[in-house]
Amino acid sequence: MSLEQNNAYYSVLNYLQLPVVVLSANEHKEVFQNNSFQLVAQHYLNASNNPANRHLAQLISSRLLKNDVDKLEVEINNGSYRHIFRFTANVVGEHVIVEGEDITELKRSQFLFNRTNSLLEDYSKQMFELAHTDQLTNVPNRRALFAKFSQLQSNHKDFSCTVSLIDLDHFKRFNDSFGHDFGDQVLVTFAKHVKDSIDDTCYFARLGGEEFCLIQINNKDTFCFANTETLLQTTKTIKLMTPDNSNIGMSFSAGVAVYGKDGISLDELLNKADKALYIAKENGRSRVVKFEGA
Ligand SMILES: Nc1nc2c(ncn2[C@@H]2O[C@H](COP(=O)(O)OP(=O)(O)OP(=O)(O)O)[C@@H](O)[C@H]2O)c(=O)[nH]1
Repeated sequence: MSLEQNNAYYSVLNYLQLPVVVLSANEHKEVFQNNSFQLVAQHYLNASNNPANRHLAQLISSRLLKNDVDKLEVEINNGSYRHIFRFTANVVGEHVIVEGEDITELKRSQFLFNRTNSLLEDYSKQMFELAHTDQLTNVPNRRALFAKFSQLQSNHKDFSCTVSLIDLDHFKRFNDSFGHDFGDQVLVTFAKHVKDSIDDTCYFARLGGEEFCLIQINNKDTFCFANTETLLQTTKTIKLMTPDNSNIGMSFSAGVAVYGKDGISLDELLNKADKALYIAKENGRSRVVKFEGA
């Protein structure tokens, strides 16, 4: 191919705005002596950074390697790397026409984009956790309980459960006698006790204040009721050290409603459990009562 033809080819590539560099044997001796594709790439980068070299078209050695790569990583003088995309070096007549796209900045942007994306994902997971966790006791909150219930209901064809609404007895007295921090400690101790006592057929959440809910999934009503009673007995064995160094115990009252018999929505079940809880309180607290009404 003549120089004229090469220049025409080169102009077309320039017109298409493809980064094209023509390397000369005289100015880039080491490239041709070493026959190195990597060196071609480096010179391509140096030349494309320097517009004065762009139109360089001189005689070259036909010993130069002819090669094509989709992606190439090239180390430049300062030890950093640049990424070149669709890199080709073709011997055309007396010239080597080198083409490629320096996509280093694009790569950087992609990296930053991916990093930002994964940070945003982490952040939204954290936000989700925060929105579904009770900050004092670290157990699921009311929102999480409702979400879990509807998830269980829609995912399991034969779903059944009992709902125990649990209310700590005379909780206000802990606050009034020993301060709000001690009241907090009572709530944390109780929540931990329940978490340590249940297995993965149960879901336990704090509804707010001194009110908690225990859902027991796909077990017989009598078994679940007995479990809640056992939980009451073990709760009564907890001894808390008060700020004035005395021991104090705690208990709870609970109302229990059964899925299907007493309702199928969580609102309905909590409502029925609350009615049973009221009876438990009326009858002296520290007891578990099943909803028996219509
Ligand atoms: N320390 C502390 N107290 C809370 C928290 N949330 C609610 N309380 C307090 O809990 C107390 C609940 O009082 P009551 O509704 O009268 O309940 P109770 O004293 O347990 O009475 P009964 O349920 O009838 O046995 C109120 O004084 C609230 O201020 C909390 O996160 N930490």
